[in-house]
Amino acid sequence: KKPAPATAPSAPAAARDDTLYRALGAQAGIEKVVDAALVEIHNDPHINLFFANTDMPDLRRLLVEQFCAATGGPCEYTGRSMEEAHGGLNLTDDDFDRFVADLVRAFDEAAVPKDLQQQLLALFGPMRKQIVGQ
Ligand code: HEM
Repeated sequence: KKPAPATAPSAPAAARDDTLYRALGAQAGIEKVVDAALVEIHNDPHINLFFANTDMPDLRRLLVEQFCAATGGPCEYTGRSMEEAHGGLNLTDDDFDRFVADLVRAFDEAAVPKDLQQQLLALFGPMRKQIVGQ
């Protein structure tokens, strides 16, 4: 009998690395983080003005998808590109920094360990150039 090939023809394409997704507590953990972020955004008088006309349940769904997909979870982000979503807002680097500070407060609130926070910020930080000045 022939040994099984190292890579069976029916094997799925490389499984995604969902380490960060699982470390955050999978879907429930990500929903908790996103909810904490939405509270911080709501409570920040400089940031919440930008969201005056935003459908927040829709934004919540898209953020959960985005966090899930970015951390290797089994989700597809179905929202707009970051350039499109932030187009016309004319966001500055200062706005972005304040938003990130809100996120960090939310991560603390949701008891996300600092090493995981750094991994999250490494995923989202590089989006600055797609978001600022659009
Ligand atoms: C890494 C940082 C950020 C990420 C990952 C992010 C992510 C997102 C996502 C996923 C959406 C929904 C996209 C869609 O509607 O299809 C969105 C929309 C939005 N974001 Fe951000 N965002 C970031 C930074 C910011 C900042 C700094 C501000 C303002 C201070 C901001 C303000 C908004 C607003 C107002 C909307 C809703 C636009 C609308 O209602 O049409 N975002 N963002």
